[in-house]
Amino acid sequence: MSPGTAAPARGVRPVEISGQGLTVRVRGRTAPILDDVGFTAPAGCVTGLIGPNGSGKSTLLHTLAGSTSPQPGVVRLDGRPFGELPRRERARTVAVMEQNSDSDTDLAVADVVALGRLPHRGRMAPAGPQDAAACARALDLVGLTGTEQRRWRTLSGGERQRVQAARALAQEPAVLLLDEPTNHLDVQHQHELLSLLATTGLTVVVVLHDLALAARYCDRLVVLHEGRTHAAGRTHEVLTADTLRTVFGVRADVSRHADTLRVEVLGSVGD
Ligand SMILES: Nc1ncnc2c1ncn2[C@@H]1O[C@H](COP(=O)(O)OP(=O)(O)OP(=O)(O)O)[C@@H](O)[C@H]1O
Repeated sequence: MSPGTAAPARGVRPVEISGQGLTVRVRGRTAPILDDVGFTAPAGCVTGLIGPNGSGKSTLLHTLAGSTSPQPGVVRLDGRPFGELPRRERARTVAVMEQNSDSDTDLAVADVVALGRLPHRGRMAPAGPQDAAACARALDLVGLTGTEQRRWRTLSGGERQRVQAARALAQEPAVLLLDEPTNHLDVQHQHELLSLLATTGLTVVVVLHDLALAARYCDRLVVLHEGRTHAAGRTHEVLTADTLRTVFGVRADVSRHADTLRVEVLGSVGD
């Protein structure tokens, strides 16, 4: 993967994405999955969503993406209610990278990445030079130039994840939403992907389980606990030993060295 910087594509302006009073319920479950969650991801920042299993991170990401409707609650993009924006504008502006799917598609890498360009083209319009350039740039950013003809089903889990990242980047969105984008990546590619995200200049919202990665690459964090916001703010303010004990049930040392926040988990509270 290229360690180079990835300035936003020309004409792309990062925008704030926020939510107020986000509540999501499902049938058969008494407690809401999200309960009156407030959320702000400032323009151009990397905002990490952390929390234990089942705390509502993926549900919040889907709600921000518009694929889950909060009731009540409103998601705003650059201050405007998301639901009021034209469909095409929403599709162009927000890109989502889901948790890795084990889809058995036989598409080539180039075809998967090209899916990211669909919101920019007319329904039947062929891909133009701008589309080709955006796809080539995205593949270069994730270090997969030269793999265009490889078949999806022949790729490793980590390669699929990087292709999905390329698809999202090829879209040239203003907001990038990612659900555990590092879970199949080896340690080098984890750092390279997050470092890349941190240099895009886009508004990035990323679900992470690895607290050390969250500490290293996120400007801000939102901590979810049982469907509510436990804490939100700048990473060093939010990621404290107290939060880790209360929310994750672990004992941890959190220390700051120059600009770097280090998290060392010592064991569970019960140990
Ligand atoms: N459609 C659904 N029907 C019933 N329960 C659901 C549904 N979707 C999510 N849940 C429940 O809501 C809770 C939050 O789920 P969500 O996937 O948002 O959590 P998460 O924080 O992303 O979890 P993880 O870290 O395990 O991926 C979980 O208890 C989950 O089982």
